Amino acid sequence: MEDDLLLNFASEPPAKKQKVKVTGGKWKERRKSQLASEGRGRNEKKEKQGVNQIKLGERTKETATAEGEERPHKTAFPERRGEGGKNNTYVSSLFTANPEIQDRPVAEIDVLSPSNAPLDTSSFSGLGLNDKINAHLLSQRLENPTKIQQQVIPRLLAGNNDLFVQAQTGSGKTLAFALPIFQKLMEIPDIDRTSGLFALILAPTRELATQIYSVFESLRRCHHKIVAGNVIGGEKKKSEKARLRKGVNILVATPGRLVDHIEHTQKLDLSKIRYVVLDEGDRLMELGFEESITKILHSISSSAVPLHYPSLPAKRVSILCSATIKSTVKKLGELSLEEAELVTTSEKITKVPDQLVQQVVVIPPKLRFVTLAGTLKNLIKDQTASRTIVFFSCSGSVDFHFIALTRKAASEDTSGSLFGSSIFKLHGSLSQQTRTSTLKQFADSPNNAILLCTDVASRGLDLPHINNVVEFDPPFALDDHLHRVGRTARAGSLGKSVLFLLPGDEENYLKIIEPLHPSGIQFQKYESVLKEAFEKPGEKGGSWDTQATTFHLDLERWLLEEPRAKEIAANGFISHIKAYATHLASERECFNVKKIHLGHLAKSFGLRETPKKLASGGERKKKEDGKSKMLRMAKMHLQAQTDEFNTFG
Ligand SMILES: Nc1ncnc2c1ncn2[C@@H]1O[C@H](COP(=O)(O)OP(=O)(O)OP(=O)(O)O)[C@@H](O)[C@H]1O
Repeated sequence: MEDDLLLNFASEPPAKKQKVKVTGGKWKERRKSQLASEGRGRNEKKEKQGVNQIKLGERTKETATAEGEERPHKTAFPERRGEGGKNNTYVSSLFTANPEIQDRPVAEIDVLSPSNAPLDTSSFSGLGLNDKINAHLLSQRLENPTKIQQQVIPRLLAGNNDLFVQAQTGSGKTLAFALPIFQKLMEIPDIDRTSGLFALILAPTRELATQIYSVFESLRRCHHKIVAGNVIGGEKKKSEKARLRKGVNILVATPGRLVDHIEHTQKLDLSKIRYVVLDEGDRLMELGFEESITKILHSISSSAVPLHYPSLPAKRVSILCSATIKSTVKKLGELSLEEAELVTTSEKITKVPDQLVQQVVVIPPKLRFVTLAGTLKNLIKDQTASRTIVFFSCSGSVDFHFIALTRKAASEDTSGSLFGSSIFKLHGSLSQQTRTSTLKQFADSPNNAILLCTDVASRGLDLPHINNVVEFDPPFALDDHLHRVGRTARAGSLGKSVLFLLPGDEENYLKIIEPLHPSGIQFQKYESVLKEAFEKPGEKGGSWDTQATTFHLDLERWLLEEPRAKEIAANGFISHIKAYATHLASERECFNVKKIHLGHLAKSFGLRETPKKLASGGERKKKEDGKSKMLRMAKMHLQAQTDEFNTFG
């Protein structure tokens, strides 16, 4: 019986209660549905909110029309009525019963000129950097500084003030602090690894710490006796200890792991530290590192000894970097900075770079998977070595979409192929070694490459030449949107970002992100995406919906044949719902888990089971129904999400 799979579709609240004739099924169910349709009974509240509930497969003529059943696509794979039988499975058609989508103009937008590009009017040598560093920068084809570099480099070379550096994503903050610090250390006579630890850089994630470390490593070409090291957790502590024992002049660390070493590695001497950089300040606070940072700063202050190197400041200089301004960052500033100078490029820092092209596609839940595949296909069309990052809400969903797109269920692989491109996955539940090697493979891939990931990759990671970002799941906070799309359009280069939204409430999110996009937002119809991706050459005007449906049904069939894959799909679906419920209360008007059509969403995970069956793991439970269980589990997700990020430090 298909009693569990209900169709929720938003509609205007009826002026007058409509009489809907309900037929079929047990009398109790008929009675319940009849009462609901008249605004009585347990479903009354939903009805008042404009949500009608009608049994699937038992719709009246009026409701069928309201749901757009008269669309031309319905014949390719009609819904098989009655399949939601004893085993609670149901095969529904992709293109029927989808909610209406608000019509919007799809015109091109005027993209402004780059806002985070290097300045042609200034050169690195004019900022006071020495010849060796200038020659190194030229060898890296870095000729002109960006605005933030132009402001920060001279200040750190000449002054001893703490700095609060706020600049757009991709504006070159890393070199802004790395170059002057390195030059200052170059001026220490006879410096080598035994001279002492002079600079500490704290980063929120292992990936970012590794990336900053590699910037210092490459600067060693200017002075090979200056040694940089990193302690980031996730690898053997023993080898980190050995590194610290041998001595490093610059240390890049995640806060949690550094505290561990402060407590357990006797050889770690913080007494000579004169530069402390807190990179991605907002993320450091979000991930709960306040206590660790307080401990670290206290250890440095309490052990400080006077130094006799004229090039170094007499007291510690702290630099706090952030691409967003938040109360938590201000708090970190109070904790770490003294009479700091605010260095900022413009009032635009909380906007995306001007040259970014932002597209939005509103997609009915059933069509999300197939539209993702279509979008990726379109983005890499005519490209040879493009880079695309796709953001998901949780690792379960990354795992599912990775196997669904690569059809690799059994292996533990993190790489595969899609439409002739390389495709990778990355999330916090993978080992550090796997994460590092996956990022490297993605960056070094000779052909088009796609990375499916959680927000692990959204902060500070500078992956080379990212052409496109796809937000398959909307971000959990507005800052996350800035950071995700900030992986492209870096240092003046062009970039495109595509945001997927569900019809209805999620469309309200546009109002929230619009102020962040100086060049405006370009709308795309999901039908155009699918048409471009799936229309067979020479068969214009009708084949694309059949092709798209076949593509999706192939997934459903594959899941039926591969129990392991199906398990991953079910887990991905449940994790996604749990993650969805953690959207901020202030954004509830856009992301309300109670309004999600679970059955349609399950379809996009290739699942034919009803949500109730998925949530109950196939067992009948008397006390708690599937939806309540899923919502209960949703509450537990916050904890799980924190756990994912806690693996960093
Ligand atoms: N002056 C420059 N000219 C050209 N490219 C530059 C310049 N400075 C930095 N870059 C490049 O720009 C990219 C972004 O730099 P970086 O990672 O430091 O940005 P960011 O401001 O820290 O961004 P986010 O806030 O997103 O972490 C890097 O690939 C870097 O090599």
